[in-house]
Amino acid sequence: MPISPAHRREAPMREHWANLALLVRTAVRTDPWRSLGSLLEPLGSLMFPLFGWFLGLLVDGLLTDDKARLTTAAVGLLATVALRYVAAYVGTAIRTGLAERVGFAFDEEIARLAGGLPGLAHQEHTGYRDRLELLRQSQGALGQSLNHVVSTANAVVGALGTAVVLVLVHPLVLLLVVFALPALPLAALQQRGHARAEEASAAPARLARHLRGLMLDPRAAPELRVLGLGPELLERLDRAWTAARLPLHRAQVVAFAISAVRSLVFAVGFGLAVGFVLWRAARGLAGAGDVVTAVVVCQQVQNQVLGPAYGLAGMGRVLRAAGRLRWLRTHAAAATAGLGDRPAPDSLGEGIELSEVSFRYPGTGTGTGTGTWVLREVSVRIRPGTVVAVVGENGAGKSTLVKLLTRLYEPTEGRVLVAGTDLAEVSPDSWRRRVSGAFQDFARPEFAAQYAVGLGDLPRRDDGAAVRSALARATSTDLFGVLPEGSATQLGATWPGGVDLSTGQWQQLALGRALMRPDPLLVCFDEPTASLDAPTEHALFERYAATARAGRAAGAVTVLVSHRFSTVRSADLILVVDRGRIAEAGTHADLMERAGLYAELYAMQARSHA
Ligand SMILES: Nc1ncnc2c1ncn2[C@@H]1O[C@H](COP(=O)(O)OP(=O)(O)OP(=O)(O)O)[C@@H](O)[C@H]1O
Repeated sequence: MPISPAHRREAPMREHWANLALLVRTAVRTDPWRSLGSLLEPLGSLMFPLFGWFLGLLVDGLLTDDKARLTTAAVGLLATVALRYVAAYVGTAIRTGLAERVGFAFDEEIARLAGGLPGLAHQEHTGYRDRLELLRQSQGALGQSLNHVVSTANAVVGALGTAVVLVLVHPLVLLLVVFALPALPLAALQQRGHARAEEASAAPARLARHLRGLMLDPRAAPELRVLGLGPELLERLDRAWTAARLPLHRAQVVAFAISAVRSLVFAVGFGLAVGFVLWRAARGLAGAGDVVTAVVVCQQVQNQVLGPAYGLAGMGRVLRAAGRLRWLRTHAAAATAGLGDRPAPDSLGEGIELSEVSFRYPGTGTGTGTGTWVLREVSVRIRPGTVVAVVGENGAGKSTLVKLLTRLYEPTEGRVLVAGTDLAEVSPDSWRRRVSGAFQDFARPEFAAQYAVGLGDLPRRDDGAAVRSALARATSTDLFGVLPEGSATQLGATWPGGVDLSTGQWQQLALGRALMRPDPLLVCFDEPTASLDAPTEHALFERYAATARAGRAAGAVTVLVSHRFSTVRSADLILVVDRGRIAEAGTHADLMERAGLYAELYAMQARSHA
């Protein structure tokens, strides 16, 4: 699936508005009252210029001994100061509460969208991972989103108020704005530089996080220590952080230089504006109050023009983050569109058929060279109720075959047919409800042990009998029996009263999960027993295959990937995968008689175990 989102083709202005609308809509939907309350805050910004104007009035009142002016000015000054602080206090309280709620709403949506993507194809795109990383980093910024919108509104309202007061002093003083205007393109320049730096640092930052995670991962610790990999990883981590920091550091230096130029230009304008009002006062054309107002309010021009500029720069970051969220929405919609919406068949009918299936992992090139094909023209028919074993050397394509059957990927060419229906036409969710599996890499959910197994069939997750039965089929040891609080034991040593399990025990729970579904059509075991010894694995599959055969009428196909021929030999159908092709297929007896690759591999393993 192409990674480029449709909205990237939008005109930049339209995109900004769409991003802004997304932020406001989310904030209003999340907390309408706080969103409304935060819009009152810009009124507080009007108090700055009004304060300057009342100050001028006060000076004039004092000089002319005008009691009415003095009273108005004193009340005005008190009111503007009081309102300014109230608005700031209330505004801060509202912003904080709103930011938390909106941030959580965005976090939830990102997790839902990313977690809900069907299959694994999207994870192959470095573009996807980098964008998701940027999105993850900008989650805080998204939480602050409405704050930025309000800040920018504050700045704009304040700027308009300042402009009005300057016109009251003298319309020409408004020309000071011209000296502050370069701030706008300069801020945009800073913003663009920052955006480029963010993009450039995403990949090395992700690498650095991965390395840090690896170095702190207790499961990797023994291997890293025995192999003495610490210094090597540390050096790589250092390089990755430097590569991630460098573009941001450069952007900061450039931003500092731009700010210096901006301030210098404004300082010249400020001098000219105040000088002009003083010149008028010296000629009796303006009062002392005008001079005071000009000095106070002209200072604000810098803030009032830079405020919106900074606001826009901040908004740029927020809008980019919102843009990434829109990208994820578009991506999630595209990933689920056209995936088929037919329900999975009730039974396997004539079975599962792979018809001329070829596959290469997304992003591994489109050349015709054989290098990129992981599976090539695989055709095989599997009758319902069959226990299929898939064997072959490392990297032959066995796991990939399982991933296509479980629909974690779509075939690049060819079709997978289930009861005569192309799997591509079936809704992935519906198919997965009838599929179960345990894999080389398995989850270690740190819940109560009962729940960690019950996850395999959510509707029956609290059904103790179902969970015990699944676990009993998965392992001959009484795993719950050895846990301090039985099935209620909290897993994971970092939780209060929690216990950690050995890799083999975690794997047994994963197998239990795989056996929870009451009526699967397909059950895949992709070397889920690597941590079990050969006899235990053999006994487990003998038991499992016997149950599968006994229930053959139900018709589920069982696929087992294993390197252990002692386990494999009892399968109804053995598929020998060799460099992406099915080299041989048949029962153990057929394949031994054929004296081909299977017989060779079998003899090799038998010799090594003799
Ligand atoms: N996510 C991926 N992206 C790109 N290539 C991949 C990916 N996963 C596997 N491959 C490649 O596909 C080929 C087949 O891998 P696969 O995992 O299917 O082999 P396998 O037969 O299961 O091997 P093993 O016995 O070692 O588990 C390998 O060359 C591997 O490098």
